[in-house]
Amino acid sequence: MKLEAPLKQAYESDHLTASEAQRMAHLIAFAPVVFQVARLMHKFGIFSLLRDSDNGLTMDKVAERVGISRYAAQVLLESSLTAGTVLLKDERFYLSKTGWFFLTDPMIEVNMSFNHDVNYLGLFSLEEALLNGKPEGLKVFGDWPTIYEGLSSLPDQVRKSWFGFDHFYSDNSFPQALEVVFAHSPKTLLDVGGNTGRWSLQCVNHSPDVQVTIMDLPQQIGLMKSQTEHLPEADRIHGYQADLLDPETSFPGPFDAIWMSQFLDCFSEEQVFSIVSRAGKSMTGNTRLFVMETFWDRQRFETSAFCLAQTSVYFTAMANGNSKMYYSGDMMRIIEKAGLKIDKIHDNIGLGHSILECVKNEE
Ligand SMILES: C[S@@+](CC[C@H](N)C(=O)[O-])C[C@H]1O[C@@H](n2cnc3c(N)ncnc32)[C@H](O)[C@@H]1O
Repeated sequence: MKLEAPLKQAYESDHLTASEAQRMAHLIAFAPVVFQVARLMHKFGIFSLLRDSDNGLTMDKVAERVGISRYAAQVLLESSLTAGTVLLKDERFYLSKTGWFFLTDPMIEVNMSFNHDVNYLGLFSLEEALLNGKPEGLKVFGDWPTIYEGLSSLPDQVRKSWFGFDHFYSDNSFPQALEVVFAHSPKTLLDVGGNTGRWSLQCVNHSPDVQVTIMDLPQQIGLMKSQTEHLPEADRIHGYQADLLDPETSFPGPFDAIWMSQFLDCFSEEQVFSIVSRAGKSMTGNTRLFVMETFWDRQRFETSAFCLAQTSVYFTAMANGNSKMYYSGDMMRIIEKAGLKIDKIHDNIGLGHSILECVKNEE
């Protein structure tokens, strides 16, 4: 794997002093505790209370204002103090810079809810998932082969956090992605793994004459229909039920554009090869395939690479046991092996997506 700046500088050597490294190791050893405490400091409103208090608050005042016991406030505040989300001076607690991000960076809230509601319990089975290549943690919610069959039946809060996570990242990329895709004025577009139809709706609103077909599992086509059918433009959105894990499932078409957003990361390398090969068979010389993914190695910020590489573990333990947030070189190699050519790469889309714009390789 080859890395470019800034990840090359971040990851090729050790930047910590020995004591910083030891502290980091301890932080990791206690990560579930630090995570749950920060989540509750936020949920109970202690972070926002401290932000809004010019002169900080005593422990008793925090307990009183939040309506928890002094014991509960003390446990939370002492854990937070030593973890670095709050500060203590002259008997009064203040919000630290790290604590401030819990209130101001919406990505942290989305990631925390996803980790708490979707991943936390199932991660206990990560070891079996890695050894068996199956999403062993998914058993905490139901008996499906992958999370996608179960999406529509997950407990409400889990489903809310799953969709919150999925939509947060893709929604932020749609405005720029529309420019990329509609630069070619497609009249027909296949949205593969189109889920609840958010991208398809953007497409029909953006272009008055595009017809969009969403290809997804039957459960998601049902969800999509219930979420879009009352909208006036939805008559140009069509559903096509298909299980793309079945190698006999061929692509409908041809279409002018095929769109796969946050879709191929749901599959192993072998499955991606099979799906892209079948997409290629449906393509003509005029079809463009757009693959939008968050590649961890193409991030502008090291923190984004960190978040993405950790998200891979959700795929292992919860989603399917065999996919990940891809290293871009792996994805490009598979796409080219499947008979397509990567015509352009559009980086820095939204919060860290790249779009691989592909055509049939007719050489
Ligand atoms: C992570 S979501 C991406 C949703 C949307 N494209 C976006 O960018 O937000 C993956 C989508 O792929 C669909 N999917 C997963 N496995 C599938 C399969 N075997 N066949 C068809 N669709 C599948 C899921 O139902 C889901 O809608």
